[in-house]
Parts: sequence; structure tokens; C-alpha cells
Amino acid sequence: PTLPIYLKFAEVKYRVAVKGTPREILSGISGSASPGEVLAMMGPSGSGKTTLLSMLGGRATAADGCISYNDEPFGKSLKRRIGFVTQDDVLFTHLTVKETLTYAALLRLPRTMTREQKKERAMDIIYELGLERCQDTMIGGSFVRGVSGGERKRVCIGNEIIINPSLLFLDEPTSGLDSTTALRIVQLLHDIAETGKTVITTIHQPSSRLFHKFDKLILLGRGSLLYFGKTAEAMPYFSSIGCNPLIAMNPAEFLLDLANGNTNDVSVPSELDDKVHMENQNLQDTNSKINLRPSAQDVHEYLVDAYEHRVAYKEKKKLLAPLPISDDMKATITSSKREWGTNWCQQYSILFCRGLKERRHDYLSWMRITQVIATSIILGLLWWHSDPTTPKGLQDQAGLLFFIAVFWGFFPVFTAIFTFPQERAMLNKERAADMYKLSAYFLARTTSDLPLDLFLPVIFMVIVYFMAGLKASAMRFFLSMLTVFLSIIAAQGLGLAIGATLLDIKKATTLASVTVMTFMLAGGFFVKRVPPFISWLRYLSFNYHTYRLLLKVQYDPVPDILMTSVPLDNGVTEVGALVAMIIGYRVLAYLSLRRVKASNG
Ligand SMILES: Nc1ncnc2c1ncn2[C@@H]1O[C@H](COP(=O)(O)OP(=O)(O)OP(=O)(O)O)[C@@H](O)[C@H]1O
Repeated sequence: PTLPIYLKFAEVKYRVAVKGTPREILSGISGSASPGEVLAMMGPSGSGKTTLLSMLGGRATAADGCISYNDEPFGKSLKRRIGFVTQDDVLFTHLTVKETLTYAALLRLPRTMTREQKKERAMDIIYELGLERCQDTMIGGSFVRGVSGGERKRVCIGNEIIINPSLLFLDEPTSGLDSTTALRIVQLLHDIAETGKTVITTIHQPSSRLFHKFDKLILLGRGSLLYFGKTAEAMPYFSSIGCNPLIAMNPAEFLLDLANGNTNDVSVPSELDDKVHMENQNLQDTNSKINLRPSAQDVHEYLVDAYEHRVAYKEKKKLLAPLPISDDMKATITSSKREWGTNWCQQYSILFCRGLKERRHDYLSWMRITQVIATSIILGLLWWHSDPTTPKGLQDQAGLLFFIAVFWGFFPVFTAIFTFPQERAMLNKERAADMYKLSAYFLARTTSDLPLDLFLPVIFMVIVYFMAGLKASAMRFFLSMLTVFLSIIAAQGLGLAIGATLLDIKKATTLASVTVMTFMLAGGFFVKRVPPFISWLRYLSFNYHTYRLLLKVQYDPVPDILMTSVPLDNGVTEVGALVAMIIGYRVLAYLSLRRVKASNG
């Protein structure tokens, strides 16, 4: 059963600093929502709906004011009782509807349920939301065709109601949908509320049918409260303060016009008319153009004032009224401990499988396979049966080994830098809902990429090694392969670290290009005798260590003309350096991700 949660908020304020000067985004908003109700927040774009919703949902901290849940402040244990559907649909594009909801169920539902029960719950949600026809369709996105916008929105809602939340927040769930689909979604919210949940949603421009489906309404204008109360009483209230539509109009349109300060086709109260009249008289003296309607600023001030004096005090009084629930029930919110749906190992394995499924298209991407096969055949033809017995042939072959070291240092970096910037929104969303520990996600995400990164080099090496006629020995082949693997995992670590630190694909690509180029130049092929003051650079370069190891595997001892100024003994230093990079870059990436999590609250 759902724990009923009464949400109250009084005098909520929010400020941001814009170029050093504080700007008030919300100025003292009060209201409440009870279980079984759908509260809608309306207002023009930029009026502060999303900001208020984020604060009520515990995703942002108010500068001032009080927000309570059953008269208790927000606590971490509440996270598992809150569902939050964001404005943008944050979903994995390559997972099907069924997979998306099943993974959500596996990660979010409590430990007391078995795996089978969790899967059943996901199926129940699919039927409840009418998604059975598209359950095996991919979600899709900008580049992949998938389910429709309305279906995608329902999947987002399903992702949240799967945990049977007491409070459900939705940011513009109907934007971009036709009126019938929008009505269906709002009806769904209504049905959800009827099961004892408190539903709070922002809404942009509802049709009149939709408008009447909400129990309560908050109308915001420029961050101030213009109305809070029953939806059915909104029109009578505005009529009582002298604002009436002059033509038949959708009430939502009328209220948005008012909140925007647009009074065309709206009768305005005598106070505002008098003000316009007086202003016009002054303008006549200066021969300026006469205004026929009150200014948006005047309308806004009038509405804020009217609400403050006629309604606000009554509503604030209501907030002080005791809740119709027992003290025990109130205490449930604070006493329940923060709980994870699954243990660390289960989180890891679920996230690993999800990562593999999401990336399966990349694994089987013909473009990447063709790219690698084409490159290896070209290399094989250019170095066809190369002969290392002459100095020139030896130099040529060393060139091939260096190219292999660079190619498999370059490729994984540019695959891995996208990982975290691309998943940032998903990570924020899922971490805000306490779905898993960051360490489980991090390890699952980085290991689920490995099969792809290790599968392609095998094809590459088989083609190049034998076409180019490198030493025909099983041992040398496998050692070369192992060296390339180490290089790839180290390079992948660098890509992950750059991506996690910058979390911006453009910046990450630029930094990665410069780094990879520097490492390549310091790799020991172009410059063999490096000046001592810059020689430390090559130790950071995985190309350098990989190239030296490949030389060692092919020629033992390595001929003098190929050697860098540093002699090569048994290769232990090189392997050690690569292993240190594999660990070091990953630790850096993990710490960077932790920092991001902290900055997002
Ligand atoms: N961190 C921030 N820095 C600067 N301005 C901000 C910040 N957060 C919000 N704002 C500003 O606060 C105002 C309210 O933003 P909010 O996203 O809450 O509006 P909204 O009513 O949800 O708009 P929309 O309907 O277009 O989504 C906007 O003018 C926005 O630019």
C-alpha cells in the first residue's frame, strides 16, 4: 500500500546569481497537495514552474521557506517514495520498452521481492500504461526510430510509478503531444492519484478538457504566485477581482494570458483602467502614443497584490491545520532508513547487462568492423611480407609496430570519451533516485565496454600479423596481442578520465586530440633521443610503452638502431607503467564523477 504523503510548502524562495547579482526566480510561493489529488502548476515559459517542482521534489534547495512531507523535512529515505519525471525523456535509446522497465524494476524494487516478482511488476506496469503493443520496440531517439512521443512519455512515467511512489512529480508530461494523447496521460495521472498518491505536475498550455481534470492549480507569473486553490474555483476567483474573458475562451489560455500580462479580449478591473487613463493623460501632454491597455507590469502587480490580500492568508492558515494521519504514520517518513533495492553485486551485474544490451548495436556495428578490417588489410598490403633482415626492412617493420601502438591507443580514447558525457543525464537521474552506488555503475560501465574494445583488435591483429609477415610464432603472436590489449585498456582509461572530468563532448574531444597527439610524438618512433628536460613526457605515453613492448616481443634483443635512449631490459617496467595507467586513469575518472554527483546535489 502507498504511504499517504501530504506535501506543504510555505514562502518558498529561490535565488540565483547572474553575473554576480542575485536574481529572484521564485518569491514566496505557498501551497499544498494531498494524497489523491493532482496539483497542476501553470505559468508562462520562464515563470519558475520547473524550479518550484525541483525544490518540491528534493532536487534543489530553496533559499528560503519551508517544504514539508507529512510535516517532516526532506530526508534521504524519502527518495525511494518519490517519482520524478523530468521534462526531457531520459531513456536509453537502444533498449526496448520491456527492457527499460524491467531494468528499472530490478534496480529499484525492494530486496524483499524476488527477481521474478520484479519482472512481473514491470509487465503489470506495461499493461497498466497500455504499452503492450510496443513492449518489444526500441525506445529510439534522434538518430534511431523508436516508439512514439506519447509512448516514450508513458515509459518515463512507468519508470517512476514502478516503485509505487507516494509522491509523483512530472515536468510538462504533455508537451509536444496531441490533445488526445495529452488527455490520456492526464487521465493516467488522475488514476494514479486515485490510488492514494500525491501527483504534482507542471503543464504548459492544457486544452479546456485537460484543465478541468486537475484538482488544484498553481498559477505562476514571473516567479510570483498569482493563484493557488481548487481548479474549479480559479475562474470565479479571477472574476471576483475583475478579470473576465470577453470572448469564449479556454480557461487555461485566459489564465496564461493574464499571467503574461496580456489583457486583450479580457475585461480589466477599474483600478487598472484608471491607471491607464491617468498615464494616457500624462502622455497626451507630451504628444506620445496613447496606450489602450494596461502594461504587463501593472497587470502582474495587480494580480500579485489581489492574491496576497484576498486569498493568501486563508491558504496559509490551511497549511497550519493538523494532518488527518496518525503520528506513527508521520514518523514512518523519518524513521525509515535509506535502503538500496539491491546489493552491490546485483547492482553491478544488472548494470553490466544493461550496458551490454544498450551497446550491442555498437558491438555489431558494421561500420566499425569494416573500418578495422579495411585498415588492417591496407596495412597488410603495404607491409606485405616485410623483411626485417635488412636495416631498411627493419625500420619499415618498426614503423608498422609503431602504427599498431598508435592506432590502438587512439581508437579506444575516442570511444571512451563519450561514455560519461553521454550518460550524464541518466546518471544524474538515477543517482537522484538512489538506484545504485556510483562505484557499481562505474565498474559496470567501464567493464561492459571491454568486449567491444577487445573484440576488434583480435580481427585486426590476425589480419595484419600474418599479412605483414611478423615473426611466425604462437608465443610472439599472443604476447603482441596481450600488449595491444594492455594498451587499449590504458587508453580507454584516459578517455574515460577526460570524459568524466570535462563532461562535455566538444571540450573532451579537443583535449583528447591534443593529448593523443602529444603521446604519439613522445612515443619513441619519431624522436629517439629526447632532451632530458622533456623525457618524462614519454613515460606518460602509453604509445611509448606499447611500442617498446612490441619491439621486445618481435626482436630480442632489440637492434640498436630502433632503440630509444633508454635501454629495454625485460619489459617489466613497460608492463608496470601500462598497468599503473590502467588503474590511475580509472581512479581519476571515478573521482571526477564523484565530484559531479556532489555538485548536482
Ligand atoms: N541556475 C540558473 N541560473 C540562471 N537563471 C536560472 C537558473 N535556473 C533558472 N533560471 C531562470 O529562472 C527562470 C525560471 O526557470 P524555470 O525553468 O523554472 O521556468 P519554467 O516556468 O519551467 O519555464 P518553461 O516552461 O520554459 O520550462 C527562467 O527565467 C530561467 O532562466
